[in-house]
Amino acid sequence: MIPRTLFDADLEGFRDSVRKFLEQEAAPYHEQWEKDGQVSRELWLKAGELGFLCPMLPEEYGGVGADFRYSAVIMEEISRAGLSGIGWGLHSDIVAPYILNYGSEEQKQKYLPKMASGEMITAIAMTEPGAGSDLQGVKTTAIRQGDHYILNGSKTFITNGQLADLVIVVAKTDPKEGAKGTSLLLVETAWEGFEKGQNLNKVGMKAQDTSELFFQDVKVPADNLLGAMEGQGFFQLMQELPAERLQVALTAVAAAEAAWQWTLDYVKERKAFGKPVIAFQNTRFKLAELKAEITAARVFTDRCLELHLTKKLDIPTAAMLKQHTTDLQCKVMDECVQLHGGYGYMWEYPIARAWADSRVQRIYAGTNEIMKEIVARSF
Ligand SMILES: CC(C)(COP(=O)(O)OP(=O)(O)OC[C@H]1O[C@@H](n2cnc3c(N)ncnc32)[C@H](O)[C@@H]1OP(=O)(O)O)[C@@H](O)C(=O)NCCC(=O)NCCSC(=O)C1=CCCCC1
Repeated sequence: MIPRTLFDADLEGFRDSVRKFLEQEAAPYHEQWEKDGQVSRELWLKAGELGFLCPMLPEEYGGVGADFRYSAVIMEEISRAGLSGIGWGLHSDIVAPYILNYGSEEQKQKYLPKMASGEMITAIAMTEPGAGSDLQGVKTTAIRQGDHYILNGSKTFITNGQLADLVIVVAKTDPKEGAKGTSLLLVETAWEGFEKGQNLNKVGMKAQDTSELFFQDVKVPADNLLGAMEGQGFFQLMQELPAERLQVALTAVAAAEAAWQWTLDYVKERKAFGKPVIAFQNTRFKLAELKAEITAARVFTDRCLELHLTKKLDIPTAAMLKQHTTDLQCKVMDECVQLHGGYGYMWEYPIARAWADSRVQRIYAGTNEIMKEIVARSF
């Protein structure tokens, strides 16, 4: 098999500690969290204590200055264990970089240490009931009045939306403009006029809170604009979305690898017509084919991770990666459910949950159709 040369002994040691933590502190409670529709805040605080939240932040902001490979390990282990409800990846590696890269010193001091400790849980709100893929089409407005913005509008499908204390909201500071009228604002959920809607009942990722959000005349201090001036939001999003798409790819490949392994273990045990299911050529060939495809996706993903570490991952390549790995993840899940037979469709089997969890990967972080559009525009 092809060694993952980006991951040295230190990182594999770190992987062991993340894995143990998840086995002890998350796996036993996951079923309850699925019923609750969210994970406990206690888990966030424990993770924060161990440096598993926002590890890439510099020490002065509560992190340990780790490179993105440490984040990759955390995301992969959550995905591998089927604990997709845990929204640390979004918080640590999507939201925190916006504040680190575009925030003022005051914003960084105020929010980042609390994010690293788990005291403050975060989300980013792009999608609206009437605008998902078309980011320029958001209708939420943030109109400047003196030293505040007045925020009005609504968002939907917001990961961590119930638990969040702080949300980066995509809004139009100039509603007449598209990209150039779009800004990002740091909005605390406790502020008056900020309302959390229902926790949405999804097909999979049941332990992850995904929410509607409503803003009615929320007074956001002008200092909470992200970036030096208005109208930078669309460009900030375009700069940061490739990293989000790499993150999705890392989770897709880790989930596919885990599903493949569970299926191998299952077909060795399960008997049909007097012999283990692995003895049938269909099973052997199917697993061999999937192994080849997962290995190719792993090599592609690790190469993109390597490019990202040196800030060389370009937008079309990240889009290609996201589309390819999440399509593959769904294919692997479907084939693995089939090899499990009827048991594969039972919720108590991890493969059934993994199959349900996989489907949204082709939809969020930019649909796979948008990914192909981004790639095609680069020809
Ligand atoms: C790619 C996209 C579809 C682009 O659209 P359009 O065709 O409207 O925009 P277009 O005409 O390409 O551009 C507008 C202006 O902008 C400039 N520019 C573009 N990129 C850049 C850039 N990189 N740097 C500087 N300028 C840029 C462009 O030149 C143009 O300027 P101009 O008007 O000509 O003066 C974009 O909207 C997108 O990507 N959607 C997916 C959203 C999406 O991904 N959500 C996901 C939400 S869900 C989510 O994120 C979560 C998932 C999982 C975990 C939880 C969160």
